[in-house]
Amino acid sequence: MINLQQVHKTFNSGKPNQVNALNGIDLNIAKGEFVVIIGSNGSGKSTLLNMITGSTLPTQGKINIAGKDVTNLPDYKRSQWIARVFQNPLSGTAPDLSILDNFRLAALRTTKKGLTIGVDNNFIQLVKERIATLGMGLENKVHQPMGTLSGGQRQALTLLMSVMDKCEILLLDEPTAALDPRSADVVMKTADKLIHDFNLTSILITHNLKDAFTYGNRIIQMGDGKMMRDISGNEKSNLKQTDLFEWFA
Ligand SMILES: Nc1ncnc2c1ncn2[C@@H]1O[C@H](COP(=O)(O)OP(=O)(O)OP(=O)(O)O)[C@@H](O)[C@H]1O
Repeated sequence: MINLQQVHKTFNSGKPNQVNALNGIDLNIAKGEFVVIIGSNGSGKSTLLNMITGSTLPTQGKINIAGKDVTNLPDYKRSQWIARVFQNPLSGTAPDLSILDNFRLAALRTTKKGLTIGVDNNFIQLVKERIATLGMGLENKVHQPMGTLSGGQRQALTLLMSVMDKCEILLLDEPTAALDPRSADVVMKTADKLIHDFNLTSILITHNLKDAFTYGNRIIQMGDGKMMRDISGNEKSNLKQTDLFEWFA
């Protein structure tokens, strides 16, 4: 589903502040895989996600998504496959619009501008049913502005919104970093359920080693713009949480 071949990314090339953020990444992620990426600050995790979304283009290398060479394709042309949830709960939603209108826009994410979707009773019912699965009671507040909700509530809704339209790849960039532990737990469980229910190909970046241990079927440790570890299958099953802490020792 996602394939990177010898991807390099250099910022400020040839200048004194040159940074080699990615140094020859070879990565193949199969459909339905849930990959967790961990690594120290500045190790290249977000840059790697940016290569996949197209918000930054590589300096060198090749990127394929769903069998198509997207190396030089800008982000808006890749949105047909990809939804991304950021650390900041404010970034994924329109605060002045109601929850319902936010879902309406989300349902049009990959549709050409100018087209609209009616907020008929079937749509409202669908949105309420999806929101009810969160167990937060928000299904009774769909006419409330998104900006009146807490960060955790917004982040959980952002996740649900990402699967309102065609979505094959879900990228989670520290989605719980700004949340209290209880909200973080709800958001991670929601993400995990959506990933399984919709058979999404997913990447989670996290600094939370408990989440890194708990979720996903493959774990990658980044360091200095390279993949230092790539663990899946039985090796992942046999991993202990303490092993992850030792990787950072
Ligand atoms: N737009 C940019 N211009 C210059 N340097 C950049 C840019 N984006 C990232 N970098 C540098 O590239 C390196 C990798 O950054 P990146 O954000 O990918 O790391 P990260 O592993 O996601 O870190 P963190 O855990 O702190 O979010 C860092 O040294 C960073 O300063």
